Amino acid sequence: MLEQIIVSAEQMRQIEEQIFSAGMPVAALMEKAAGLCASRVQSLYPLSEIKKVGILVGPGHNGGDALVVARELHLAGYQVKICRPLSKLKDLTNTHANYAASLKIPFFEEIETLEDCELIIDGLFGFGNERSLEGKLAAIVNQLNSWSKSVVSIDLPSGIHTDTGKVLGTAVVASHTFCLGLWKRAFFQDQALAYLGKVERLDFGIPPHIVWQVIPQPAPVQQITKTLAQKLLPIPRPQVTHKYKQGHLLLICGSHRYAGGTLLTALGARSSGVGMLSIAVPESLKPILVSHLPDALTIGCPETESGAIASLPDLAQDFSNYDLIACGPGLTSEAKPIVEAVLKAECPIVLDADGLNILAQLGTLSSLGKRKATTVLTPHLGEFKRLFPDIELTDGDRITAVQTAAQQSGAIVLLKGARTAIANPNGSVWLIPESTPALARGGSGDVLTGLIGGLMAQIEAGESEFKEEVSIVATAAWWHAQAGILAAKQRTELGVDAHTLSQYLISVWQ
Ligand SMILES: NC(=O)C1=CN([C@@H]2O[C@H](COP(=O)(O)OP(=O)(O)OC[C@H]3O[C@@H](n4cnc5c(N)ncnc54)[C@H](O)[C@@H]3O)[C@@H](O)[C@H]2O)[C@@H](O)CC1
Ligand SMILES: [K+]
Repeated sequence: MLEQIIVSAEQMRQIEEQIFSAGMPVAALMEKAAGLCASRVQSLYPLSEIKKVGILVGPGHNGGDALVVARELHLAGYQVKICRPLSKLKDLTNTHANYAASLKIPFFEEIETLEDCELIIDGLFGFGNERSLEGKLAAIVNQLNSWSKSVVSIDLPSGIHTDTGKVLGTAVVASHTFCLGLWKRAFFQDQALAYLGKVERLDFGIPPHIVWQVIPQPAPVQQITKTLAQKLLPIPRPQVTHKYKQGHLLLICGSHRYAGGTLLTALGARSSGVGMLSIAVPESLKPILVSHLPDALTIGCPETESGAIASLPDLAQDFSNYDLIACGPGLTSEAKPIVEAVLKAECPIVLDADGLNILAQLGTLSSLGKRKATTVLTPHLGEFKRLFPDIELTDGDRITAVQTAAQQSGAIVLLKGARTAIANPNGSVWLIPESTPALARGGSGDVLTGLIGGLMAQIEAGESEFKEEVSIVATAAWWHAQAGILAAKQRTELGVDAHTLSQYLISVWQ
């Protein structure tokens, strides 16, 4: 359960305080956390493979952790050297420094003395770092990065802001980062990813009741884990059912100019397992849709001169037939009346691509909260900025930005990125913990729109207890990312075109 939760520096500080005030000695907690770091370092970099380890020690408890690691590695037989650029240390850190010195572990002020080390442990700053690294400290970090050695950062790469993931002046580029206790927000911020390396959480046994004294339950910021995704997917089907009971999704997308995106959206929807898929497209696209998706009901719509959807025929106009409408990919800006009509539907809707651009032009964003059913918006960063021009990504903080967007609009907002973030109007946020740059490719967003639509339609129609819409959207995004990861593993990152991606969605569950 604690694996899912993501905290801010302030929340972590308060949780730590509660543990201490309940009687846990500070030094004992440090010993537990840093002891785990030392064992992980020894399994990742066994003495049979490396001998010389340099330890970078800062003034606070992150430095204290690093000194515990220094001591343990020294006792295990590694040749350990310590670089301690600042003389003033917190008391506990100072006590550990004195003991390390008594063991004859050498201390230096200059980073250059660590140049012959095969591995560096970065314990300069952890979640207490808010100021920019300057002067001597910045020079040390830059020198360290220039060596391109293996670096293990304790808690966070020094110089990365715990909440926003922003680089404070400069930051350590780690090969591994051990997040201590609970996941911190920085691990899910795109701008920090290049610094984190491989990440893992070292669980030093935080009692859950203490966590719930500090943060509300359910936690406002969480990640989708595999265990969580498996609670929903693959959606079980009752023995006796029929297609409409398994969800009826209406896709409205496409234009003469953007025929491919329509197909990809439809393929994404089909992979969701939705019971019935209806697709409204410009009349001239109908043959190609029918040839690729014979299982779907394709509805040809009257076209504008340039081949956009001009109006919806009766079959697509009676929205009460559908559990959900997904609308937008490839529409072009000409399809304004179509999006206006969809916004009036009484069922949940998903808007993407031109659906979002038209919504931005209509200026009706603030009325989404008044719709009878849920609205899901799935912008990438460019679309997000057009939709929410007043929301600044202060310090590059995508998590807060998407949270604000959902609260302002009354819609579920999914902000695409390396770490896609999904926010609910009530302020709760879900994050997708892993993805692949292979998904940065034309059409992969269309597949996602179809998948979200298909999944939500099934849940709307079915009797599942798992009905919290924001987590269904997030689970779809998790599934999409996993398909990308799997496809990239088997076909390289270059081999994950959007059509291939749609074919891999089912493989995630095989
Ligand atoms: N989360 C937990 O419950 C635990 C935390 N521990 C460690 O404690 C760390 C937090 O320790 P602290 O709160 O002491 O914070 P840090 O060790 O991150 O450093 C903060 C200290 O550095 C100074 N400082 C911050 N930024 C600076 C800058 N740019 N230039 C110069 N000085 C700067 C601050 O004034 C403060 O004294 C965690 O990251 C973790 O490594 C563990 O020891 C035990 C368990
Ligand atoms: K660190």
